[in-house]
Amino acid sequence: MNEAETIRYHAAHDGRPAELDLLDQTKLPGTLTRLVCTTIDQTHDAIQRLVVRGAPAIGIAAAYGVTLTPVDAYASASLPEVQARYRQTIDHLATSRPTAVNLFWALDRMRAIVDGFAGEVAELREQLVTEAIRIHDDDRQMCRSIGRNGATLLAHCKSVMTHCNAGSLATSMWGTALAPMYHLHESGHTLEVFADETRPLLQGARLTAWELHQAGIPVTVCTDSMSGSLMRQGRVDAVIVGADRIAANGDVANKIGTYPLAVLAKYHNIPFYVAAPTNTFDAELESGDLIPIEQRNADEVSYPCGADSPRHTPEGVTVVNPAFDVTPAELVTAVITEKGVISGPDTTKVRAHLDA
Ligand SMILES: CSC[C@H]1O[C@H](OP(=O)(O)O)[C@H](O)[C@@H]1O
Repeated sequence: MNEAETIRYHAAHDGRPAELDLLDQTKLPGTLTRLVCTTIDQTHDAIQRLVVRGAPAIGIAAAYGVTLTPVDAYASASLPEVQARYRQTIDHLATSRPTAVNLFWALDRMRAIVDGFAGEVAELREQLVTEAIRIHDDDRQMCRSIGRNGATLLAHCKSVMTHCNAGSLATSMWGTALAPMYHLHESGHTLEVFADETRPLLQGARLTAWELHQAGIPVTVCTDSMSGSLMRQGRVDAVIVGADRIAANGDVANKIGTYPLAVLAKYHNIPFYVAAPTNTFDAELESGDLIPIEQRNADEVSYPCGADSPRHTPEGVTVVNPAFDVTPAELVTAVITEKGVISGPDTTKVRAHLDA
């Protein structure tokens, strides 16, 4: 088993509790260490601290987190009492982060198992474990398909730019935005990748650069402020990023800094692609203006190297730290999903794609 596998799960057995075993992404690239969660609160904290992160990955982790509900203490409880306990867990995990719709999509799948269950109490947890494993396996297939579908769009490129991390570390494996790079690399066409460092948490410099380098794909880290100049110098053939939530009209919420990248790509007439599974679409939201944007602790900006490092902003000065921004659909050349490609996304095309 790959020691760098983002998410592992060990079901309860022989009196040992179930374990959600996470690669601790807050420690990368310097240290490869894992964090094992056996409780709901540990899972909630791991998602909130970005130990596990990335829209699909936090959905998978939350699904496994539901199975950590301590129902053994309810051995004599009735089915309705146990179902209520699982619903409490689902509601609590739903408060861990607000923007990535995959979290709520995965929790809704787990809730459907709880609500639809009518057997023996002891069997409910087994059905929840099965559903969480299915969510994990489904994501592997979706990422593989996104890689195949995205490769057709990048096949003519020599170099691409990406932002944040939408690779294996953000999903079950392969990723969304990075999946086409892995697919092309496997078929002998290795792209040169510019990885935006992605302030303030540096997912690009710390995570994308790490996983692509491990895979033997040439990657160059650039600061977010370098992107425009690299495009102007003709060194970027395409931009491809992930997504945390896509509204019905094709507006895309993704890591902060994605919107200015899309504006720069438009100005330089460079294709701007978004790669995401269809469970990243929120068809209930008419536009991206309605997507909830996570506001994170200002200390992540003031102390970019951690709380014990020198402060980078003067005491008393206001600091803002929205974790995501929204890119209007008109700046998106195409959205790549496991089902295919939506070129020039708009409400009609998005709904047709989702319904196909
Ligand atoms: C494949 S989804 C990855 C998506 O999630 C990241 O956000 P975070 O690191 O805060 O979880 C970023 O927006 C990526 O594009």
